[in-house]
Amino acid sequence: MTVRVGVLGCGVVGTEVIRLLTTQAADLEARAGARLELVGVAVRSLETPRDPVVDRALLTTDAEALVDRADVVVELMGGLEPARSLLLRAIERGAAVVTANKALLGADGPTLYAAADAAGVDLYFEAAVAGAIPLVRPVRESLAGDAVTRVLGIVNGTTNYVLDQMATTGADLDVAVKQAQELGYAEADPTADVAGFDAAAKAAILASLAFHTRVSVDQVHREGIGAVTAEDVAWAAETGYVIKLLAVAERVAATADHPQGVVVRVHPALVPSGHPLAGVRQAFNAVFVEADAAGELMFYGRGAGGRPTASAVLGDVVTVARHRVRGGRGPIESRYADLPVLDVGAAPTRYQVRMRVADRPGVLATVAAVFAEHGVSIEAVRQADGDDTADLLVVTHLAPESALAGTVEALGHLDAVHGVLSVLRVEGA
Ligand SMILES: NC(=O)C1=CN([C@@H]2O[C@H](COP(=O)(O)OP(=O)(O)OC[C@H]3O[C@@H](n4cnc5c(N)ncnc54)[C@H](O)[C@@H]3O)[C@@H](O)[C@H]2O)C=CC1
Ligand SMILES: N[C@@H](CC=O)C(=O)O
Ligand code: NA
Repeated sequence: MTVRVGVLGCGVVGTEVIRLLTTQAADLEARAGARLELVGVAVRSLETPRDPVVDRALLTTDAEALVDRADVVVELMGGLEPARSLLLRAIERGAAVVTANKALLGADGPTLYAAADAAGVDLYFEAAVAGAIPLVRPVRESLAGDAVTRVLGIVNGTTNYVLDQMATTGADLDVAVKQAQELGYAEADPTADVAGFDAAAKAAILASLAFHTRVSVDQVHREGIGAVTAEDVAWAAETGYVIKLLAVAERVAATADHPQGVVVRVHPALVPSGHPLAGVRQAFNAVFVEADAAGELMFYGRGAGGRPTASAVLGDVVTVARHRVRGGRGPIESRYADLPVLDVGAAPTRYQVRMRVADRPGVLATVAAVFAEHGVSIEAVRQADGDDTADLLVVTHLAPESALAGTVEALGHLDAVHGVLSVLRVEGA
């Protein structure tokens, strides 16, 4: 038996998928129970120079015609359109689809799920979250018998690489982003990485799977790393932390202010240097999943890069090919819990506030009073003296975002406070 595979997009990931399909053909055939025949590769231009592993005779600029003659469509173009239309076309024609496109799934996953369900075909996307790391399948399938309470981790390789370079080599953010692009980690437009859109899309996908609830990227509280300065990174190290861009999706209990629901957020955070997430270097990703019965699970590996991502894609291709050969189907969308997606304020966090203050008696008491007035309890204070000013660091206990925002605003009105220099959440302590 032969399964015809069409690949849409021949960039960083597409090229490596073609390499594995070509060089591992015999093993893949034995595992799938069918020959995986690469029948075409949709590209924008036939003239672009390509890796020699790509057979130029397979290139086509007619992606629709390729979709129409494939049993399995592998979408590696990225972006919303024409990826969505091509995937829907493939699904309607009865092809199984595999995609690495978190931007599309995070924005409009339900449309793809509904189409795949109606057509009775597979929709697989392991590569869309945390690259090579098996994470989608464990959350979607292995944990289907458990109740996930929280997912927390590093899901963007580019920003982890950038923050790591800033901390270890003192590299400038822009220089480190360029390096991440050269290494094949970044999105076509790296703003998607730096501003947290990519991590937010992945957080939405994970939250949807973990909590059986539709979560779109627009419902994710998102802060990127664009405002993280070399000084922030140095201060973090000085005070025993590492700055990481975290994605957190958690179930929160009902309170007088809100019903039970989920909060999904992406933001830079200070992680204690002894915490496992602090040791996640370069473009690696690591994700903790907490579930009622399983307890805490940790997933770690390469979250970006052509070859690691191709590994996840090929795992999905073999899975859907097996279904073609022997019958069976992958899971459909599970959204029965339908929990409300709550504002980030429903998930209190700890904060570190760094401010420049006048170095004179009584300032600390004045600052502490402002925190107290806003109901924000202080856990620790540290002061580094300058000539006639000092840098004051205040770490809080758990506080709602609104209370912290009120505190920061009021601090800005104090004569003794020359400026609030940074406000960072603290996680993992
Ligand atoms: N690079 C990585 O580490 C990872 C990427 N992904 C995802 O995989 C997908 C591909 O990413 P990369 O390979 O890194 O991007 P890329 O930009 O290197 O490759 C995309 C390719 O698709 C082509 N393309 C775009 N629109 C097209 C169209 N209409 N017709 C034909 N070809 C078209 C582009 O010319 C480009 O060659 C994206 O959805 C990305 O988010 C997922 C996990 C990791
Ligand atoms: N740009 C993404 C690629 C993988 O999803 C990242 O840096 O993580
Ligand atoms: Na993955």
